[in-house]
Amino acid sequence: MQDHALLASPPGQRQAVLAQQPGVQGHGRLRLDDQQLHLVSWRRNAGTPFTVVVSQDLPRLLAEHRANSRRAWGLLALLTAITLLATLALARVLGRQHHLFQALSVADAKNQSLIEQLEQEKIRALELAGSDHLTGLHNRRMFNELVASHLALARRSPKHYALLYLDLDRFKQINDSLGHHVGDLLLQAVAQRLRSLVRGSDIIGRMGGDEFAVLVTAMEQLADMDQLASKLVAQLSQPYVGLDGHSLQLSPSIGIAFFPRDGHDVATLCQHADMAMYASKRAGRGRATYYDTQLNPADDRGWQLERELAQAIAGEQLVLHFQPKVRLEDCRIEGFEALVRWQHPAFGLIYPGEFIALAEKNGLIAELGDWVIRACCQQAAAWRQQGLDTVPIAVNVSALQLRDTAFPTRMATYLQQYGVRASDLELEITESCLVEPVDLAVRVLNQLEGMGMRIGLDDFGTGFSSLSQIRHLPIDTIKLDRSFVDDIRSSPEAGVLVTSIITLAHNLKMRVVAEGVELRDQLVYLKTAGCDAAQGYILSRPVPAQETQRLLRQGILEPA
Ligand SMILES: Nc1nc2c(ncn2[C@@H]2O[C@@H]3COP(=O)(O)O[C@H]4[C@@H](O)[C@H](n5cnc6c(=O)[nH]c(N)nc65)O[C@@H]4COP(=O)(O)O[C@H]3[C@H]2O)c(=O)[nH]1
Repeated sequence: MQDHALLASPPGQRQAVLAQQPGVQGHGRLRLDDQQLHLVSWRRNAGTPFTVVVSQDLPRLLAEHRANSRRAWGLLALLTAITLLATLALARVLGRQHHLFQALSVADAKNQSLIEQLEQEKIRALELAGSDHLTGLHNRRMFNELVASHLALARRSPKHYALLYLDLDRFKQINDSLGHHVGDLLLQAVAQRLRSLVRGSDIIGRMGGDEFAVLVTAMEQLADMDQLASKLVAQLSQPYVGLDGHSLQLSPSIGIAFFPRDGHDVATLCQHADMAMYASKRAGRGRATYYDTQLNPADDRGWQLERELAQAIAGEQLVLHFQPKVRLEDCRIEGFEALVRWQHPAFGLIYPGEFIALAEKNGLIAELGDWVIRACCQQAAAWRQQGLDTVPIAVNVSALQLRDTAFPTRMATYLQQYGVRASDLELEITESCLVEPVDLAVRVLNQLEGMGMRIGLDDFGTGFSSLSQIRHLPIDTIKLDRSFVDDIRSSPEAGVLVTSIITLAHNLKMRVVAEGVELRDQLVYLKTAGCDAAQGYILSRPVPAQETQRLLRQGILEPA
């Protein structure tokens, strides 16, 4: 009750009220500060009577108060510190998030540009994959795709569409005699001229080798094709100048098939245009022929062989025959030459003269060459298994095979696969392997020689190379061409030439093998002239594989 009186009294009278409080008497006069202290203490300790509070010892109260105050300050400081730290941590997190966000934005922008770059690369790669690297025209795959999509539109069009197949007459001779570099330049010039002769909307493709195709689109009338065909024959037959210093002239053979009359799809149109092109060739080249149902492919052996060659290589229709090479000193068989044949289901045995050029033209020579090498390895391994004294087998290698830098690696793989030594095989190259670019062929030859393989130069004397030109090449043997051997008896000059070639070759540490020896006189002359070995019908014709075992057992082969 007294506490309430103290509280209820106006501040100016509290001193008097306090003085009358029973517990307060005897403490003397309280100062205002002390009163305030007691008041604060009283308020803090709610429930404790004020008289008890004021009766308490002031220093103790003060200490308690100070301790409370310190605790409060400490708590405040602690809370402030926690708040500060939390704020700092939050700021840091926010900062880091901002940083991350910025980095993400940069990465996103980078990704975006990378995606765009990749898209462009993809388009470029697709373009490259669809274009012929030499001429820049569409390659066969892309041509077929584009023609297929054009034909889908052409079906609803009243206009006329035609597919043209075009092949360059005599291209192979030019390529072989002047080198692949000039051949390539010529193909580029033809592609360029072809582009200028047809409309931009027409589709041009290089189908491989010297074969081109054009889809002539949206012609008003069928007769327009006559004009275009004449223009193409005339213009493409004009001389091509400035081809690495050469000026060349050749003509095209063209075959034409109309859509949809001669075919509803690309494959049929190409096939019929191709057949018509063959008809142009048969009719004397340098002309255009329209497809006609009368053109029967079965009548055209060349056309059929070209179509079936890939299948023949894959389907084991090829066989090897082997012709022995005989050492003239003692008539011992010193090796065999492997000669490929095509056992055709309809035409019977076909000789390489009819299909090697086709394989080269259609890009199948690597497959054919690999098949021959594998078959030779298999033969050498079979001889060894039968306990026969093996002799090297010579394999004919085309110029295109020697331009393939992967050829030595594949050769090594086959040798390993069949457990055959490099010295069990020999390579026969021709002078056409040594036309431009020579460097590449020489590099491949050096690699093959490094593996332990012997190398012979076939048909020597028919080409441009002289012994002095080939002396730096890794060539161990030269094979004297049959034309020299033929002439030995009839022409004294040929005899002198043969003798001097043999002497020169020996001086250059090369062996000489004469090929195409058919007569005893020729054999006698060659032996007298110091020729090392001979090969020809007088000794043996090329024989099937099983016959070689008998010859190897016999060892010696006398002229018939
Ligand atoms: N008149 C006559 N001819 C004889 C005589 N002795 C052998 N010959 C024939 O002459 C050719 C010799 O082969 P080549 O000059 O390498 O000429 C070969 C070679 O350049 C090529 N060839 C053969 N097999 C292959 C091969 O596997 N790959 C490659 N790239 N070309 C091959 O085909 C050409 C022709 O081969 P083949 O028709 O087998 O003809 C063979 C052979 O049968 C003879 O005394 N008189």
